[in-house]
Amino acid sequence: MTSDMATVRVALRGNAILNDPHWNKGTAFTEEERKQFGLVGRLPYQVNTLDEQCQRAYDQLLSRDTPIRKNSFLQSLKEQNSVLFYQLLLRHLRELMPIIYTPTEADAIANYSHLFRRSEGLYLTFDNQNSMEEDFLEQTRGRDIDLIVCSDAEAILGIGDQGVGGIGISTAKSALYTLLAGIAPTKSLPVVLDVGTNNESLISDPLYVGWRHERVRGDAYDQFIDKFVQLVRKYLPHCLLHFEDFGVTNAQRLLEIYRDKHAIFNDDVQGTGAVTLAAVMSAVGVTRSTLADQRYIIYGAGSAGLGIAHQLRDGIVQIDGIPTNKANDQFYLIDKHGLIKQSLGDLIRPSLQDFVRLDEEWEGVPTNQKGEITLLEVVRKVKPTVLIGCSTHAGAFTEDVVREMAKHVDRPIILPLSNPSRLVEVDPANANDWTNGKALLATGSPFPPAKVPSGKDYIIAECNNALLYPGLGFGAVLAKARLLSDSMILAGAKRLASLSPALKDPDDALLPDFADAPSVNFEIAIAVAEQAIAEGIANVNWGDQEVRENAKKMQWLPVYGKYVYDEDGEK
Ligand SMILES: NC(=O)C1=CN([C@@H]2O[C@H](COP(=O)(O)OP(=O)(O)OC[C@H]3O[C@@H](n4cnc5c(N)ncnc54)[C@H](O)[C@@H]3O)[C@@H](O)[C@H]2O)C=CC1
Ligand SMILES: CC(=O)C(=O)O
Ligand SMILES: [Mg+2]
Repeated sequence: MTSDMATVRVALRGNAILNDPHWNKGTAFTEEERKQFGLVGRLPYQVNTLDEQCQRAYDQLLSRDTPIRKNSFLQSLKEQNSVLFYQLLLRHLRELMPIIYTPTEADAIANYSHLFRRSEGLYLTFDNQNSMEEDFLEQTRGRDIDLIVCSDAEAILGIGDQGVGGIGISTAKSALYTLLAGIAPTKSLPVVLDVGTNNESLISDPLYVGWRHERVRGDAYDQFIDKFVQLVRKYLPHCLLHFEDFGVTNAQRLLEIYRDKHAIFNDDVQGTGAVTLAAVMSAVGVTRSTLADQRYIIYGAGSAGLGIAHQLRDGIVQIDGIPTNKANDQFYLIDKHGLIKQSLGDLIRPSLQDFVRLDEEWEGVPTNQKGEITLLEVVRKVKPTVLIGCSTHAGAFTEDVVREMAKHVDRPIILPLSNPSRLVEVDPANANDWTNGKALLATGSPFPPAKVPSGKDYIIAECNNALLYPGLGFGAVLAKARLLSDSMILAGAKRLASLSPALKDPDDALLPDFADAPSVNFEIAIAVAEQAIAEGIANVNWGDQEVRENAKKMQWLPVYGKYVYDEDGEK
């Protein structure tokens, strides 16, 4: 239901309405509705409130003893009754986010072929590309779709290539758009682009439900993706196209190809960059310094690492007024082959060129046996103030590394962002202990608070793009933006930083709690829509007050409307 709760005329009856999660109310259908919709004999006598249904569903959920079983239960609930699913999640947001998102969703995706029950969205398979247009229209014709989340599943969370299971990240990210920003579930479409998989364990699994073929690369891949993007542009020209968990060789490249033509967004690159900028803005507020004052090490120069470097660099340029080349100089990127410096030659992806260090700067610095400059050596030489991990290398920020960093900076800013939790570069409790409670910390997945020497709890902020992308996307949809510009993203990041608890109390978390994510994302959406309007790339022309009012009106809320039967009504 949107916030103005008018009576809805519905054309479905009997099992058809009970089996449609969008319309189904289960035991909450009123007596009058039961009569009109042919449900009297299809339901037990008692009429329940949504409160009672939430209580029952929550009790059932608690009886599932592992996170993955809870995830399966919620998946079924979502397929039965959207309002109940989202209402239950809203009531227990902090507790249930890790079940429907990182870390548990990673396990659900890895086991997709074994947990499969029913269709969750649009499956576009390379082998079926001749019927792509028909398959696309089958699910989109006549629907008012504002948002598509698509993945080719090459780099799912931190667990790599998951083939067709990647539909799970598209559905999880779509669900968060609904939960945290109020995009109606019927207005978004999760898509998996199944171009094969190089994951041997999937290929050899007799129950694997995807296309059993090695990953398609090169021109054939590009043409397949292009066919899909052109269908979106042709049939859904106003729809925001969100790219999730593409591999590092495609993420930034596809963004560059399409971002001037359509409103597209790569969450791993841009969303992660923006939420990390907000976390660092908050941290430099605590240390009473500026973005430009920092020396940054980014460990893991993939999609997230590159997005973070770009976003922080652009933050320094735009917020602190430093020239781009000078800002670039404050970054040290490390990947599988150690520090990214000139002599790595072809091992350096072209998109990293801005951040390649000069060899001469590193003469005389010890290397490992392979001639690489390790994280510890970079920390020794650079004396970083900010250390960010997005490498999937669990435990990479060793005690030596963290203690070395803390020798040279009073409040080290350490953000181990890899997901799921088991891949974190350092357990924040350890980073806290090794720095005597001085580190300013945020992680990609949820972690319990750390104890600082005073005995107080230090809340570990969750620096996850989900704290921001739902608002960013909703803002773009609200403004009917033709493109998603860098300035819109920066506006969202700045608004998020302005809501940081550490701004009021430097001992508090660097970012708002996920329990507040709906109101936080609402504010981000407003900032993004206002920026789109100011830039002239919106298709609405509202003043600030109207933006807020229209955002409220457009938001879908998980509450039941009143239905009357009408054979010409909605389906
Ligand atoms: N907190 C958040 O919001 C987000 C977190 N992430 C997490 O960041 C991690 C990376 O994700 P993506 O950038 O999408 O993957 P990616 O595959 O594009 O990048 C990973 C990079 O780390 C490098 N790497 C791997 N092992 C390494 C090692 N031992 N030392 C140094 N570098 C190494 C790889 O060569 C690659 O360039 C994942 O765990 C992912 O879940 C990603 C997006 C958002
Ligand atoms: C959070 C996210 O987008 C990732 O880990 O890939
Ligand atoms: Mg991702």
